[in-house]
Amino acid sequence: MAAHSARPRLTVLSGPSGVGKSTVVAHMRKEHPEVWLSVSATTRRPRPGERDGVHYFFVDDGEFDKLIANGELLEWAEFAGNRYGTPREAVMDRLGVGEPVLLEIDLQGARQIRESMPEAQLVFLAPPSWEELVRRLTGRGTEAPEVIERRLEAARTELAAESEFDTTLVNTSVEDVANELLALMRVA
Ligand SMILES: Nc1nc2c(ncn2[C@@H]2O[C@H](COP(=O)(O)OP(=O)(O)O)[C@@H](O)[C@H]2O)c(=O)[nH]1
Ligand SMILES: Nc1ncnc2c1ncn2[C@@H]1O[C@H](COP(=O)(O)OP(=O)(O)O)[C@@H](O)[C@H]1O
Repeated sequence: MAAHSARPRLTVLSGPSGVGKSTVVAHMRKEHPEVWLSVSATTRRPRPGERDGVHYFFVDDGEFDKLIANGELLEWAEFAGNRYGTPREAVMDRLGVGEPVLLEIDLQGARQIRESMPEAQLVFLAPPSWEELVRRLTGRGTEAPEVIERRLEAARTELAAESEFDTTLVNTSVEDVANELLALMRVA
């Protein structure tokens, strides 16, 4: 099989909080519901409108500890005071049947996937500028000012790690980025 027609097994999408990861993924999946997005477990509280089992599996600290202890997470990390992890079994099942799998996870998680699954492709979503990132994160209106500060602090570290990724996409237009991501995943 020619290299260019090989379907990447697993795609990781990372980028600073507020850059537009969820927006891009939602747009992409509206057109291509066959792209399977892993639902992570998190100890973060749900935002208004977020549903358990759809956006995240919302768990308490004890339940998260158990997921780790039982080896049920493919990777996990602490981000801005909460823990997040990818349930292993569902991802492995999808990869097993050859479906395109997408993980939307932070930099620490992306690094763990690079170690454990070197065939994965790592995509970094970057903002058009720092000012625009601040505007988006603030404008979303879902976090208190101190939480925004914490996320912006993490964003500096994440932006500095861009070169660790295979590809960077700049989120100027949601539609363009969604199409670029689909092309990278060989879906469209
Ligand atoms: N390592 C890891 N990071 C995750 C996982 N799920 C979500 N994240 C990341 O955790 C960070 C915070 O997510 P969230 O609280 O939903 O905020 P948002 O990305 O700003 O909407 C983001 O960088 C997510 O990509 C996961 O399962 N593992
Ligand atoms: N290309 C874009 N242009 C303008 N605003 C955007 C763009 N992409 C996302 N946004 C807005 O930025 C905010 C953060 O987007 P979101 O998808 O929640 O980011 P993330 O999942 O990376 O934290 C939202 O209010 C969203 O509507």
